[in-house]
Amino acid sequence: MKELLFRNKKAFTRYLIGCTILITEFVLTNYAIARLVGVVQTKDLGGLSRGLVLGLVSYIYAALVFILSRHLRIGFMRDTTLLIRMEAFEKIMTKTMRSFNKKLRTEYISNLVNDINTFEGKYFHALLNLIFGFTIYSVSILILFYLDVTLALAMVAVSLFVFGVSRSFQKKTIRMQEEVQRSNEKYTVNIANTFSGLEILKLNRLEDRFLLQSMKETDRLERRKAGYNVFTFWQQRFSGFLGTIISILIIYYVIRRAGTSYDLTRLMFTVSMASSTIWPITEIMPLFNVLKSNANIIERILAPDEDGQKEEEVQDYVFKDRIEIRDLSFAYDERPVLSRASLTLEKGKKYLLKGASGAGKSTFINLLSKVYDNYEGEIRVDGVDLRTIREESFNASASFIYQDVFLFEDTIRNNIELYRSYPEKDLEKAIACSGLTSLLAKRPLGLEEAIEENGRNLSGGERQRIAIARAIIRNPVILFADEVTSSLDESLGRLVEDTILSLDTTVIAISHRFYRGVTEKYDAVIEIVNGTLQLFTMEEYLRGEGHE
Ligand SMILES: Nc1ncnc2c1ncn2[C@@H]1O[C@H](COP(=O)(O)OP(=O)(O)OP(=O)(O)O)[C@@H](O)[C@H]1O
Repeated sequence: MKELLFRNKKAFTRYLIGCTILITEFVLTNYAIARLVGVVQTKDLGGLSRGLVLGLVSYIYAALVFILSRHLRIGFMRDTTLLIRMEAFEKIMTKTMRSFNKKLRTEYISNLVNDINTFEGKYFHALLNLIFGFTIYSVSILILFYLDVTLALAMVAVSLFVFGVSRSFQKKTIRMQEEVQRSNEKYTVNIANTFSGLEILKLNRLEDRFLLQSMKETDRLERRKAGYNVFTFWQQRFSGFLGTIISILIIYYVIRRAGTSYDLTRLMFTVSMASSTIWPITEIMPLFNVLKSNANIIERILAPDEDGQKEEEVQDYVFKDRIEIRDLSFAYDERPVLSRASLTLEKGKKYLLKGASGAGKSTFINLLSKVYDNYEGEIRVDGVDLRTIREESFNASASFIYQDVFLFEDTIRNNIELYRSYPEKDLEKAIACSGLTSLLAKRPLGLEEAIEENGRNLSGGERQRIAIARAIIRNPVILFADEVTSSLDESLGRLVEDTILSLDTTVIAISHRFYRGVTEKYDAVIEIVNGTLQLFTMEEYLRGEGHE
């Protein structure tokens, strides 16, 4: 956090000046009041008019200083929050997929929206008050040492005591703020899930049930927030109570001294300076806990990835001959999916991946594509341990086609090329191979036609074809396809599967469809049975030697 605050030193200095400049009007106003009160003792009318002029000047000065202070502070607050937003976003975008998949998408959204908004609202308010409070405290203590050394020493002792009391609340404040953050995440996940399934909920008249669930989640969140606010409020009230007792003791002490050597102006000024040391230590100390708990959340969001690019990931993905899988075992928590599975994949061959629902087909693809690396056994690409291959290099060599297609709000061209430029003939080939030619012919702007948010102006099959063109144009070394033809009609499905099978690349495809005359072109079938990988030639599989 400190590093972020100090990054733009000039802006931070302006911010500090903005926070501390208020002290001048604070001292001037207190002195003006003390002068006016002093007139009661001296009964000097000239002194009264000078005191009134001083009061008026300090009033105007206070207004001007306040405007200047805001002006100096506001830019820094805006820039720092913007920097945090950008860094948090960049951090998410540059995560490896392995690390990204550790949290739900909506949890990241909650971090970017809820947590940074909370930080913006609370952190700078606490920081301003802390800096201002600390300045008031320092200046008041210095003046107090000049006015009354004994009182000044007593105030230093009291501040250390209150600081100790306040510190004892810190752990709980931080824990409560973390609970609010987790509740915010849960709430966002809940809302996102409800919205994405709203159609199904309405069709089945389940809205009320989910509404109730969302309300419970909202209630829990609001309770946690209220708990946190009440706890910090009571910290301040408790400190305030200590402050009142100390104030009474100060007044008692000063009145006793008044009889001896103090005039009324000095007495008044001593009381106000001593009180000015109480306010920062009693009211402001609890804000230190608020500051710390909010900074902790942001530090965690911006912390370097523990599971990012690993040191051992040093090799490029070069697949020239074979991928060897030996004794591969993988489990989600305690639930095994693969156990001591072995297989060799040859470059350029087309593999059809089969197995009952839940057998582990998607998991197997995730293991081959570095999404999970907490497996036992070995996956070696031309003898190189897959774990030592850089994710970036792997991503540059592999293409994926999933059932769920992600499209940008941009032209069809940019959705296929993903903002890279390819030779026109490669683009034409990808369009023809993916069966997009007829779609483009129907659109007046062709490739330059705009796609709306996540392709809602396209049919499921059209979206799928764009995803296929996107995968083909990259000319991948290895292509993973998961139920690519599931949303296409028979003739288009045949065309797409035939195209994939004619590509000069290694293909590993999950498909439940059987297109006579096309599916037979796969070189082999991998079947996952009871956690093992069984390899069949197409002839063997068709003879019924596989399990399906
Ligand atoms: N992220 C996960 N956490 C825990 N368990 C998971 C996770 N993903 C999958 N599983 C479980 O692992 C097993 C294999 O899942 P996987 O998705 O690989 O199967 P699949 O063969 O692709 O299934 P389908 O054909 O139905 O898509 C299933 O029992 C599934 O419930």
